[in-house]
Amino acid sequence: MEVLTPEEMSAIDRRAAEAGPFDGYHLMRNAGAVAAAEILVRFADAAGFDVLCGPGNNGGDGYVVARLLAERGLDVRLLAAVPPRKGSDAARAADDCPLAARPLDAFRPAPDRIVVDALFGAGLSRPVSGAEAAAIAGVAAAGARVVALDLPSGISSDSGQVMGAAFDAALTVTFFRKKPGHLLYPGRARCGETVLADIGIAGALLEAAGTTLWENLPALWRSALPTAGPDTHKYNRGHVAVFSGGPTSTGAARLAARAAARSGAGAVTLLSPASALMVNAMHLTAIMLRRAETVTEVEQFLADRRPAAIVLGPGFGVGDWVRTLALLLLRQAAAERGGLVLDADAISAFAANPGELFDAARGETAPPLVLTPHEGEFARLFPDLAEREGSKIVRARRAAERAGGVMVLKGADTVIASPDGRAAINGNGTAFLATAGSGDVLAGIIAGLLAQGMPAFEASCAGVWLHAEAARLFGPGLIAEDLPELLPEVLAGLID
Ligand SMILES: NC(=O)C1=CN([C@@H]2O[C@H](COP(=O)(O)OP(=O)(O)OC[C@H]3O[C@@H](n4cnc5c(N)ncnc54)[C@H](OP(=O)(O)O)[C@@H]3O)[C@@H](O)[C@H]2O)[C@@H](O)CC1
Ligand SMILES: [K+]
Repeated sequence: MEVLTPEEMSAIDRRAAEAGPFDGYHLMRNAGAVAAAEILVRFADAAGFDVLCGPGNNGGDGYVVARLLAERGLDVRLLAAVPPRKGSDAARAADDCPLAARPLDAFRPAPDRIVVDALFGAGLSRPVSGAEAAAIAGVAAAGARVVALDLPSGISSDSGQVMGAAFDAALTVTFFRKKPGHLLYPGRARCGETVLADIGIAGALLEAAGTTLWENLPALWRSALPTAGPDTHKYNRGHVAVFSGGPTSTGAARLAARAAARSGAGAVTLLSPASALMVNAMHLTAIMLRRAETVTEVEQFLADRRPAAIVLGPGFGVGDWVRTLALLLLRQAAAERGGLVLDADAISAFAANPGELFDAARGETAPPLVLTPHEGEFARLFPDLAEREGSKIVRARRAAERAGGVMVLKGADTVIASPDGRAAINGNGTAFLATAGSGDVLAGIIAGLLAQGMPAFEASCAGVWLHAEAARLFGPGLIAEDLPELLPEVLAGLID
């Protein structure tokens, strides 16, 4: 579940080699051995194997794989543009490999042979060009299947971006823990099936490294999921309030409200302008309805009912009123638990002056804040970060720190970042979620979990995962209305 940056991984590799029992070359042999085993399980019937080795330790892994496949009597061709640096572990691996390397320029890919990509791994430091780029293009043109060692060459281990050109692998075998490039697009799509292999590095080294980045999986937040017990009544299960837009845009708020209820909030109230009360009333049953279109009415509601979590933004409209409301809600003293979820229009409304929002969120008594922008909304609040090259993780972390709230930067590879530096990359996203209203549902799920006492980072991570899992469960034909109804089944699978 932990995800390591290339720097963290190489520091752990170094410490593992110092601590033993395996030195650097032994770890490399372990890496090559597990990769060869994964290859043999899947591709033993291939016509042959073309192993492409680069100058660093990724190439070293390749020499080990080439030797092991050749020892099995398989047809193996070895290709290298540059020999490994003298005295390195990779040079030892090359010495121990009985095959002679041919120059990479001589490589002629064939569709019935497997390409073992050991050109570059974590050490990729600039765009791929020359013979390596030509090899990548040639393999794509020939349609040969690729097994990548550690990471498809050309994918940045740090950001998942393509640097110049990159292989499109059918299988990627990586070692110890995943890196951001395995989970962030486009890298994630280029990895194919990703196998995480144990090469003999002790897990204890990870604890010492103090990881703050994870793949978003239930193990990260399962223990913080709310559970009902004998003392439970509807208000201690948490009360969520959702602000509705005007008469022709009420659906988004109702989707959020329904999702909050289905995620276990004990009570949900829809706050509606007078003009939309009848429209909303016609579509609500268990969810309560209250008029709130002035500051006085909102303050009265907050004083009367003290909702733990609030959703503002879905279908609400951009303007002064949404800004006034957001600032008012951030000035309210935080409840014992819960928080404020700002989505959609409540984010865009601060485009002209994001600092106003961030200052309010930093108020001493402000409730925990969760922002759920997609890339377009993110660019409105953080134009400098959006334009920046670099990983989605770095951008989400900087934004969370600046905003003083949890950032849920949505997309196929949603990143959740906390102002304290913790971050998670979602692993179960699905294209089925690309449907109108799906974001409104997510805001509601997060609010429902906040209201039940889950801390903001955990509630956001859980919300993102549950939302995607519900979509996977439904599959083709999904519309946003289906998502809340599938939450009980997804939650039942997680709560004992
Ligand atoms: N350490 C361990 O214990 C273990 C490590 N393991 C393995 O090691 C891998 C990391 O190894 P690594 O650090 O040597 O980096 P690697 O990816 O081989 O590339 C560096 C070389 O490529 C060069 N280069 C970079 N970009 C280039 C470009 N565009 N075009 C051309 N050249 C370029 C770069 O040149 P330089 O930047 O120095 O000029 C340097 O020579 C890791 O992914 C895993 O597979 C496993 O064996 C398990 C144990
Ligand atoms: K590689």
